[in-house]
Amino acid sequence: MAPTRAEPFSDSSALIDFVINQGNGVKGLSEMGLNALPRQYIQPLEERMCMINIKAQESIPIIDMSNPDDPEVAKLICEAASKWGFFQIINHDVPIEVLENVKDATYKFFGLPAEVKNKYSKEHSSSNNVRFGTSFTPQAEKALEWKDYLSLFYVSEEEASALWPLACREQVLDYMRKSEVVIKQLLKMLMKGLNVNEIDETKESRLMGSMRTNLNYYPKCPNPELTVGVGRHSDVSTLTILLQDEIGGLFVRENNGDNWIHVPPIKGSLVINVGDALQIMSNGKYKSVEHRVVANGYNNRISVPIFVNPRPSDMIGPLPELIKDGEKPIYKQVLYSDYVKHFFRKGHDGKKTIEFAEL
Ligand SMILES: O=C(O)CCC(=O)C(=O)O
Ligand SMILES: [Fe+2]
Repeated sequence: MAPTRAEPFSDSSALIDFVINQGNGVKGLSEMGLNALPRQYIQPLEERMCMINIKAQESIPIIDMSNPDDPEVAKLICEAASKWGFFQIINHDVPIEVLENVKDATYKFFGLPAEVKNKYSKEHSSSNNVRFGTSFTPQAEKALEWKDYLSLFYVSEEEASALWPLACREQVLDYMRKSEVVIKQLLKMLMKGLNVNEIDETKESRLMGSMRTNLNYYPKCPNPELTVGVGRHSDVSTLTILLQDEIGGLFVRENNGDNWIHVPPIKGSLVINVGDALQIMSNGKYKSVEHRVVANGYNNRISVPIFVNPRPSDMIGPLPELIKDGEKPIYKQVLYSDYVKHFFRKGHDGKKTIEFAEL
C-alpha cells in the first residue's frame, strides 16, 4: 500500500530512522504536513492535559527585580520558592537584546538542514557536552514527546568555541554570562531565607558549580490534545532560568493538587523554578514543582532554559547549617551525577526522581 500522510512510515523503525537516526526530529515530521499524529506520540489518557484541570484565575507570582537589594524583594522570592516553586521575574538585569538574540539563534539552529544538526546527535557528536536530540529519553519512554532540543553543557569558553554550533554559540554564551548576575542575586536571597549568610566556595559549587543550557523547539503538532511537548516532571537543577517565547503552553502543578496553572508569556521576563537539588539542599523548604508543556496545533514554540546545577562530582544533601540546629534531615547525601543518571534512566514521571534521595 502506498504511504498515506496519516501513517507515512511503514513501521515504527522507519519512523525512528527518520526522526532520530536521520536527525529530522519532530520538526521534520511537522513539516511533512501530517494530518494525524503518529501513534508513537500518543500519550496515555492520564498524561494528557485536561481542560477541566486548568485553573485559569490563578497565577504564579510575578516579582519586580528593579531593586534587588530591597528586603521586600528577597521576602517575595523566598515565599514564592517555598509556596509555588515557580515565579517570574521582571525588570531583572539581563538585557532584552540578549534574550531576543538567543531566541533568534534558537530558530537559526533548528532551521539548519537535518544532516547538519545531526552532527550533534548522540551517535555523532564529538562530545557528550553537546547533544542534539528529540523527545526526552526515547529508548526509555512508553510514548514519545513532541519536542526537539539542543543541549549545551558549559565547561569553558574554549570548549564552547571549539564544539558548540556556530549558529547559536555566541548568543547562548552571552545569555549565560548575563544571567549569572541574576542567578547569584537569587541564590543569595534564597540562602539568606534559610539563615545561610555565607556562600563559600564549596557551597557555591553545590549551588551553581555547573550549567547547562537547552534550546527547546516544539513544532506545530497535528492532534496536540493526544500528546505532550514535555511530560510531567520536576527539574534536577538547583534553579532553572527559563526564557519562553510569546506562544505559551507551560503549566505548573498547584500545591500538589490536581490543578494546573498556565505560565503566561511576559515579554522580557524570565521564569524561575526551584529544582530537586535545591529542594534537597534546603531540606524541603524550597520546592521543586511538577510542570509540563502542552503541544500546539497552530504554532511552533521555543524555550531556552538554563539549568543551574551542582557539579557532577558534588555530594549534595541538606545543608549543614539547617541540620546543626537539630532539624531532622529528610534527604540523604547523594552524588549529584548519580542523581542525574537516575533522572535520565526513565521517562518523565512527575516528582518520582526525588525519592532517590529520600531517607
Ligand atoms: O519549554 C518550557 O517552557 C519548559 C521546558 C522544561 O520544563 C524543561 O526543559 O525542563
Ligand atoms: Fe523542566
